[in-house]
Amino acid sequence: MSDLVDRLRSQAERYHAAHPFHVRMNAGELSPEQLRGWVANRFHYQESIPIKDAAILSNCPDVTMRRRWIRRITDHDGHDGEEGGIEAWLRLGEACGVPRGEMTDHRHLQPGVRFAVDAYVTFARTKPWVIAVASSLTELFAPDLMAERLAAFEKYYTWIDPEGLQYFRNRLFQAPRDSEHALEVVLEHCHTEADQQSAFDALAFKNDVLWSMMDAIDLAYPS
Ligand SMILES: O=C(O)c1cc(C(=O)O)c2c(n1)C(=O)C(=O)c1cc(C(=O)O)[nH]c1-2
Repeated sequence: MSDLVDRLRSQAERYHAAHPFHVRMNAGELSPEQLRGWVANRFHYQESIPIKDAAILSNCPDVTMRRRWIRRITDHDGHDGEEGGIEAWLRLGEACGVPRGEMTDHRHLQPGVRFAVDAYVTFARTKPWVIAVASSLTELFAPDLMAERLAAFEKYYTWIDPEGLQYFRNRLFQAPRDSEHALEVVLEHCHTEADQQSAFDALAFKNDVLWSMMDAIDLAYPS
């Protein structure tokens, strides 16, 4: 079974952390306009994640799984006076100089980013729920990127109010917790070679989603 974990983890090489736009971001080489373009486009991902997670819940007959998975939705949407990730992302955008209305009205949203994000939501709606869970496993690779990004923002992009970086700080503990649960689910349910291959393919698909988003952003805001 740990073979499956190794196979899944091997896809770290294709994670969007290696995308040239992220490499330039973390080296402090992006202009304010490029960072603003990235943050405005990524908002569509942030606002779609809870819809994707609700789609997974709607396909899942396992109450134990639903009780844990639902946390992902409230983490992003917020609850009972607690702001969630979507609000934190809007604050990040504002700290970078993008008014929140320009994120929510999608005026900066590139077609390629829209198509990639919407393909992820459709995948979660239409695939078996365990396979949709497997597609979230890029979060296994996210904490390293998040830590690097946080350090880069604090070091190079000092024109951004550090208060705006709370989103990344939250993901540092949310992503490992979430990916641990997703991995448990995949290991519990994917026993046959065919199921394990489907889980692997789902993760490859998700890497493609993330990479395509970065390609579209890179093209729209060239160096
Ligand atoms: O900034 C990033 O690089 C990054 C990557 C990922 C990811 O690897 O899917 C997520 C996030 N951020 C993120 O903020 C987030 O809420 C999130 C949810 C999910 C998911 O697939 O359910 N991935 C990610």
